[in-house]
Amino acid sequence: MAEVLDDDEIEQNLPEGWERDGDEIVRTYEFDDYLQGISFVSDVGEVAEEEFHHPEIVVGYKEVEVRLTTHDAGGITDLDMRLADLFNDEF
Ligand SMILES: C[C@H](O)[C@H](O)[C@H]1CNC2=NC(N)=NC(=O)C2=N1
Repeated sequence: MAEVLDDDEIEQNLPEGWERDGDEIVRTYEFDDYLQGISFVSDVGEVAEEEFHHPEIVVGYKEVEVRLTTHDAGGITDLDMRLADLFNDEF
């Protein structure tokens, strides 16, 4: 099982555009309209399912918040950092 990272490891490995919020890393994406955000959620879901690591996704008007933590480990792990990096490559 992936190990929970300590504060320094999290700070040193946080992918660009992502912030730490407690036991999660989070990034908010902005869109020109609501349906673009909805389409983005589907794209995120595809990648998450391929990687079998799933974010919490909060859909707002013209923005989507993506939150990552590793539930099995009870905190932020390399699995979260890796998926955040992958999202940065994909979107
Ligand atoms: C059995 C367990 O739910 C699975 O191994 C996967 C599914 N997707 C997951 N997603 C996230 N974010 N954390 C997990 O620990 C996790 N576990």
